[in-house]
Amino acid sequence: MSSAAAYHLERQVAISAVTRACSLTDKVFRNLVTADTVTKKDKSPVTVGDYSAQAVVNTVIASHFSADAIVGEEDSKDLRNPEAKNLRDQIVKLANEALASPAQECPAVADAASKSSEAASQAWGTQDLSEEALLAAIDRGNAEGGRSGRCWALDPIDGTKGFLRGGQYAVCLAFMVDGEVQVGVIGCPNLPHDASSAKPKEGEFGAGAKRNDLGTLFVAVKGQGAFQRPIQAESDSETAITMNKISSLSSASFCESVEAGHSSHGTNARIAELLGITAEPVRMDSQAKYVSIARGDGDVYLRLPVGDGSYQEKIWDHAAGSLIVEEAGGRVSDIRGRSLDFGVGRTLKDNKGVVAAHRDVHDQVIRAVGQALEEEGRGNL
Ligand SMILES: Nc1ncnc2c1ncn2[C@@H]1O[C@H](COP(=O)(O)O)[C@@H](OP(=O)(O)O)[C@H]1O
Ligand SMILES: [Mg+2]
Ligand SMILES: [Mg+2]
Ligand SMILES: [Mg+2]
Repeated sequence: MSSAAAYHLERQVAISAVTRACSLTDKVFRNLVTADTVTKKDKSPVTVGDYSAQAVVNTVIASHFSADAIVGEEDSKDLRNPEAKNLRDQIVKLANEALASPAQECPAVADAASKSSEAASQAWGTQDLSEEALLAAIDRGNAEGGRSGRCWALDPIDGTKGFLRGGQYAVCLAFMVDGEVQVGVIGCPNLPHDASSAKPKEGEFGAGAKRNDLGTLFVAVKGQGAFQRPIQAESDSETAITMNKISSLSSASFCESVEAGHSSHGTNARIAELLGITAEPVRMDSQAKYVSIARGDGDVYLRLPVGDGSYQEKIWDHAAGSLIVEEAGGRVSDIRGRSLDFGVGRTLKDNKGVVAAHRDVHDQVIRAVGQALEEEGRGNL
């Protein structure tokens, strides 16, 4: 890709930020998520990981684009309680380590910082950031989103339940202009580079892959295609990814959330039946579902609302993943086939659920979704 390509710098800054955050979350996972914390249902490792990763990503974004708005999942409110001192100390240590790491800053990022005195003076520099500076960085994510201007959407750890289980989770960052997603970057520290090298076991694409095959980064810019590469790798190792072309949906496979509370497994199963899909669903946490279908590990992602459908999906749960799927040949919509509208605030309040499939078969999937909802008496969702 030439350096003149649209949003080249945003793409590189997003990759740099997500790469740093992934090393951090991977470290948190290996050091803090123990069998003990999982059985005690102690969520603190997740919290440390979420907050520190948001502090790191927001710091990297702000050092290059100080005026940009950021819609991030987390905020510092609970962290400011006196009892959270230990948590704050861990965040300060982890975030500063991640920001100080010599992770190769890609040439475009380094170049921009050296040419622009503004960028250089905004950079976080070599000094450790104070506790207050990091809490403020987390709160840069408090933007309301909306239809106008430049805005980032960040999920510092998507799939917190998967993170705790040692399953899939993702660091997800999207860049939007006037409510349209232009850049999407997703780091999946537990996803193999090549799912086919590790046959699906335990209901996951690529489960059983070797540790050193894990860690994949996905990136898309609108109109420029979708790519993947190992997380810790040079940019020239990027390869283009595309969705499978599907001749008949009966041979397709679909994926859904592990959590039945996040999408209706029963409705998803009926939709699959209506489409003649016989393969068992593949259950995965996080936006790893989007990137898995984008590279052809699976074909359809169904996220049917549970109950009365009053839950509003959050923009950071879908912005990056939906662009990656669309740039790989897919279409992403809500259950009625309406495009996801990322320009109405922090949530997708004008949409219900999510359906992603190759653009050639998406309409067919939407018809089955409509029929399944009618049968359940939820045709008015
Ligand atoms: N009732 C609900 N319906 C749909 N999504 C929900 C939900 N409650 C929480 N979520 C979202 O589901 C995300 C995880 O998605 P998935 O089930 O695909 O792994 C969570 O992201 P976090 O893990 O970042 O909090 C959270 O934002
Ligand atoms: Mg999330
Ligand atoms: Mg999250
Ligand atoms: Mg959450």
